[in-house]
Order: sequence, then C-alpha cells, then structure tokens
Amino acid sequence: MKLFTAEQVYAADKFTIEKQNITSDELMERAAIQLFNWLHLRMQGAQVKIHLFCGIGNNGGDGLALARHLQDHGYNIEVYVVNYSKKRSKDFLTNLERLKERKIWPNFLEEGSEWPPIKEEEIIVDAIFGIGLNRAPDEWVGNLFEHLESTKAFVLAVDIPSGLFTESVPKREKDVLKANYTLSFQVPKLVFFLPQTGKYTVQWEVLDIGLDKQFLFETDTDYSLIGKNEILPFYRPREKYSHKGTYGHSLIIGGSYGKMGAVQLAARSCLRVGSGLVTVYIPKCGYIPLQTAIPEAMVITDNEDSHISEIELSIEPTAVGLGVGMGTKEGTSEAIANFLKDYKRPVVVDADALNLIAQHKDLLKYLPGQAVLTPHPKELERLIGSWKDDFDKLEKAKVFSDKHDCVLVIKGAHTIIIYKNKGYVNTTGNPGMATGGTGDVLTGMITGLIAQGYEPLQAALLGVYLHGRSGDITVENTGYQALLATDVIEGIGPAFLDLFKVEEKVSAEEDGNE
Ligand SMILES: NC(=O)C1=CN([C@@H]2O[C@H](COP(=O)(O)OP(=O)(O)OC[C@H]3O[C@@H](n4cnc5c(N)ncnc54)[C@H](O)[C@@H]3O)[C@@H](O)[C@H]2O)[C@@H](O)CC1
Ligand SMILES: Nc1ncnc2c1ncn2[C@@H]1O[C@H](COP(=O)(O)OP(=O)(O)O)[C@@H](O)[C@H]1O
Ligand SMILES: [K+]
Repeated sequence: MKLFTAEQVYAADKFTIEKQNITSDELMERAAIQLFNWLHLRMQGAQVKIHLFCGIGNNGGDGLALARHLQDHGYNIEVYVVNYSKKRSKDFLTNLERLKERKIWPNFLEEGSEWPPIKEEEIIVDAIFGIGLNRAPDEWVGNLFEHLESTKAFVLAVDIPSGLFTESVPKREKDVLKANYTLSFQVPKLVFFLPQTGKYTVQWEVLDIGLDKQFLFETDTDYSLIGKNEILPFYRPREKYSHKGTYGHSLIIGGSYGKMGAVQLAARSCLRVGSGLVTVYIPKCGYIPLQTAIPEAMVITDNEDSHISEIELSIEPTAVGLGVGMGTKEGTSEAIANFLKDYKRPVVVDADALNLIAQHKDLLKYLPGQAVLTPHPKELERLIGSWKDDFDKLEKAKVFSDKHDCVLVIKGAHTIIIYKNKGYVNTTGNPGMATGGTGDVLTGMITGLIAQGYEPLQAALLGVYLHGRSGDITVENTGYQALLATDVIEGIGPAFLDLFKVEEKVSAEEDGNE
C-alpha cells in the first residue's frame, strides 16, 4: 500500500472531483458517511455523549457533517468550533449552515474560552486540524489539546491527529492531540509509523472515500507499506524436481566466546527460511555446541579458540551473513576487512561487522552491490551520523544507500527498508520481539532468502515481513514477555503458511460500509 504525501492526496482529491464529476462538498459528504458508518457500527445507537471538536477548514467540515449524521440517527452530541482562524473553508461553511438548519448551535471556542467539561467515559471526535496544518497550533489551541487529553475520554481523530504534520515532526508534544484511534481517509500516513510521530495515535484504520483508483495506482510514492499483498508477487514456490543445490548455500560468519548463541540463532533461521545448505564459520570454542544444537548445519572453524582471526573459505557460498556475535577483537576486525576486500557475492552485514564498517568507512567501497545492512538505530547512527529527526534520518539513509548501493534495513517497531530513494515500511511485528537475539534471527532469514535466489531488496522485504509475522503468530501463545528469539524461529513455518491464508471477510463490516 502506497503512502502518499499531503500534496499527492490533494491532487487525488482534485482529480477525483473532476473525473467523477462531483463537487468537493459531495466528496466531504462521502468522508462523513464513512466516519458515521464506522461509529454507528460500533455504537449501535448508544447514548454515550460524543463531543465533536471541529476546526474551520475541511477537517472541521468533515466533523460538522459527521455531527449532522449522528444527530439524524439520534445520537447524543455536542458540537464545538475551534475558531483558530477567520479563513473558513467553503465546505466548512456549507456544513455549518446545514447544522444551523437543524437547530444545532455549535459552541465557539476561542482564546480565553472556558473549556467544556467532558467525562472519562464520553467520546471526543477530533476534527480540528487535518493534513492542511502548516504551522504549530496557537498556544491556546495547544492548551485546549491538553485539556482534552486530561479528561481521559476516548479520542477519535478524523484523518490525522490534530497538530501532527504529514511531513515533519512537531516541536512540542503539547501541540498534538493524542488519539486513541485515527480514521485516515483513503491512505495511511507515513507519520503513523515513525518512532517520533507514531506515538500520537494508538491505532489507525483507513476509510475508503472513493478517490480515483487509477490515479492512486499510477502515482509514484517515495514510501510504501509492506504487507502480504506486497510480498506475494515475488514469493518463489518450490519446484518439484529441485534439490538442495537449487536453494543455495548460505554461510553465517560470526560468534566469539560467550556469544555463540547468535550464530545458532542465525543458522537455524537460515535453514528455516529454506536455504538448501547452511555452513557456519566460527571460532573453535563453538564447534561442539553448534554441531549438537543444529545437526543440519555444517561447521568450519577458525584457528583461534575464542574469536575469529582470519576468514579462509574452502567453500563457495551463495550468500553470506556476516557479523552476528562476532565481537570486536583486533584480529577479528582485520579478518572482516580482509574478507570484504576479496568477497564479491551477496552479503548481509549485521552487528559487529556493521560497527567495524562504521569505524572504517573505507571498507564500504568493498561491499558488493546491494549489500544488505541491518542496523538497529544505534548502529545506524554510527553508520550515517546523527539526525535532527525521523524525517532527516530517512533522508540521510537514502543518500547513504544511494551512494554505497546498499539496502538499509532500519530495525525498529516498524522496520523501514531503504533502497536508494525508496522506503518500505513493515507492518508486522510486536513489542514481544524487543528481546535479545531477534536481530540475529533476521540476519539468518535474509541471508537464507538471498541464497535461494531472491534479489537482495526482495529478500530484505520478505525476511522482515516474515520475521514480524512469525513474532505475531508466536506471541499468541507466549504473550509479549515470554517471547524468545528461538520462538521467532519456530514461527517461520507458520508465517510462510500464513502467506497463503485467505482472510475471512467480516460481513458486519461490509454491511456497515454500504
Ligand atoms: N481526500 C481527502 O483526504 C479528503 C480530505 N478531506 C478533509 O480535508 C482535510 C484538509 O482540509 P484543509 O486543507 O482545509 O485543512 P485543515 O482542515 O487541515 O486545516 C484548516 C486550515 O487552517 C489553516 N492552518 C493550518 N495550520 C494552521 C495553524 N497552525 N493555525 C491556524 N490555521 C492553520 C490552513 O490554511 C488550512 O487551510 C483533510 O485532513 C480531511 O479531513 C475531506 O473533507 C474530503 C476528502
Ligand atoms: N517494539 C517492537 N516491535 C516490533 N519489532 C521489534 C520491536 N522491538 C524490536 N523489534 C524487532 O526485533 C529485532 C531486534 O533486533 P536487534 O536490535 O538487532 O536485536 P539483537 O541484537 O538482540 O538481535 C528487529 O528486527 C526489530 O525490528
Ligand atoms: K484531526
């Protein structure tokens, strides 16, 4: 699913209005009906008070139109106009008139107004600012946000939480009204997925307001969301007459005294995603544990007992996963550097190998094209330098990826994969995965997928998606706290099977949206 900029959404609006020969008011009405259906389906006429806070632009217009539908269906509503500007939009005014015709008189809130009392069990609809926000809200509007949050009532945001920009990070937390749920028109927004801005809505959902499908299809975006639909087109089924040689030979290079588990996790994950063969290259001290824990994997040992000192290969791997549990002993750093200078095939670089590259940037030029780098935020900072905010981080990552022709997998709650000027935002995974070793599992998975012939970018997308999906399936049995990296490996099989599960449609939802 593509993530459009505000500018692109406005263009889609304009295009739709012309092509479908409708007015902007009719489009607003569609939006309001979708909002109403969503609420009506869940509230079923309940008389819980709904406080609708409306700005003076089109987001406010949506709120006023929603208020009218709620009133028509007997809901208990109170409408407020947050009067932050004199420049009211045409469709806002049209809908204000319609309310007045029904004898609904909104309360006008201005600087110095007394804030309305709201009970915790009541509902706030936030239609104050939408995607048209172009500067921080005035101080008094921020104070109103603070008041609304302090009531602890459920906040339902229309299109986007008010005060949140679509393409930058707000300077102060109090300038945004935090939402429990956001109903985003037609497409989700990139800000729902970034650490600094995602926190402003607990959940989100898209409401289809019928913007022109062809326009949306043909418009190119810088970012997209990665879900099942994006993964399935490049999934490679297994051939009947294939054999283990068809599916590549992965090599995991890593481990040091006390960190041999990382290699086990990566090697086992690599096997679980379907790598035909897996070999590990480790210091001697890991030989017995590795052979015992993973009989399917082959082992080559370094001359050193406790760390890797030189990487001499007697095999020709299809893909290499480099760095897990490797440590930063001097001999190891040299071994990695020498290895990278000679090695020309696909590679996934993680953990200590990433840190070494960050310290010796000259090594970047030896990386093969489309090397996959899997930094968590701290490792990323060492690689690309510090950033002002999440948007700056993404821009810097794009420049880095383009300059060094590498795929950057920026790990986090929503892992974002950057390749050149495009970003792919993952939708799977959960906080149970914030536990040691899950990153090693991901490295093994991406390596094993590349070995099977996936392009490095595809392997990163599929690997990240399946890794999170596996975590989501597994957490159902373990709960967040008990989830271990090993469980994520065991979930890889179910995550693959899940790719082909057809979702059951919720018929009530469909009825509600008609
Ligand atoms: N395709 C869509 O997504 C549709 C969007 N609609 C709604 O239209 C909204 C966008 O409406 P608008 O463009 O009118 O913008 P907003 O309603 O977001 O903002 C209102 C106006 O306030 C001004 N403004 C911005 N920041 C301000 C600040 N800090 N202090 C004072 N004034 C400020 C701006 O000039 C803007 O026009 C969307 O978020 C959505 O709710 C729907 O009505 C119909 C279809
Ligand atoms: N809150 C979270 N929600 C979803 N996924 C998470 C969360 N926290 C961590 N993860 C995932 O877990 C993995 C952690 O990797 P990493 O930080 O390298 O850990 P380690 O080095 O211990 O293996 C990443 O793939 C990351 O996306
Ligand atoms: K809003």
